[in-house]
Amino acid sequence: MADPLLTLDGVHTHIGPYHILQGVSLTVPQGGVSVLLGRNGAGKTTSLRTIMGLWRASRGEIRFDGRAITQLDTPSIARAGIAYVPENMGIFTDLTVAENMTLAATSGPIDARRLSWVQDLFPPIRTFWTASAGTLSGGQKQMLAVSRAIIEPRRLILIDEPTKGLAPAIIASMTDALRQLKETETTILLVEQNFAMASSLGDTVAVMDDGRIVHAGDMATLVADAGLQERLMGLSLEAHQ
Ligand SMILES: Nc1ncnc2c1ncn2[C@@H]1O[C@H](COP(=O)(O)OP(=O)(O)OP(=O)(O)O)[C@@H](O)[C@H]1O
Repeated sequence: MADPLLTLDGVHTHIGPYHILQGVSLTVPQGGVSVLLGRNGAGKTTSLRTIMGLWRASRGEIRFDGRAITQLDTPSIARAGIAYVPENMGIFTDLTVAENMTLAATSGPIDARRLSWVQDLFPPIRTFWTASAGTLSGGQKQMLAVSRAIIEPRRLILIDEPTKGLAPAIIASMTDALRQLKETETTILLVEQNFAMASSLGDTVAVMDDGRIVHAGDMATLVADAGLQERLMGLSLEAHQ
């Protein structure tokens, strides 16, 4: 089996006086979608931010593509090949869609073929190219956020709750786009509260509670095992139904 793309080994994160991650160990295989589930406040966003170096791990090790990244700063982690779509999307609402995309291509001018592929995945990025990003709908803003993250090839993309607050039809097109992205060279680590969406995309799943991983395995196993879902339900899944 190929080496994992990303591993967290006993990672602790403190935010000020608060001990948030309490020994997170997580493995993200190469390729496909790994889903991180857990109730509000379980530590999912803190895990993504710690991977990106936005919070510093106080203990433990994070390895990406065979090397320790625990001590790297955020720009170096991004350059190593990890993109991050935060829950607030991180787009510039007073700039145009085109300007948002141009700024996201940090290694040079946008590659025209790659842009065309991204616009095929997310048609509003083509339709509203010259519009101000602030005028986009919530779903279109989310598509712009993901488009910015993938405008240059990345080994791994971390996406925090891309369907939050979106209408079912928009969730369906986001799911479809992520399914197509999954077929490429990009591995996805997805934080998602929508269990239907998460289970339709996910290959592996980890469930967090109280700053720890309380379950990890294949998504198919969790989907097929009502008893396992039941046991995890009380902990973490009640918010996902
Ligand atoms: N800046 C901060 N200062 C203090 N505590 C924080 C901060 N950010 C997060 N926390 C706390 O850390 C814990 C984990 O938060 P985190 O955002 O990682 O959870 P989550 O699983 O992503 O949940 P949600 O779905 O609500 O975003 C929560 O108890 C939260 O209150």
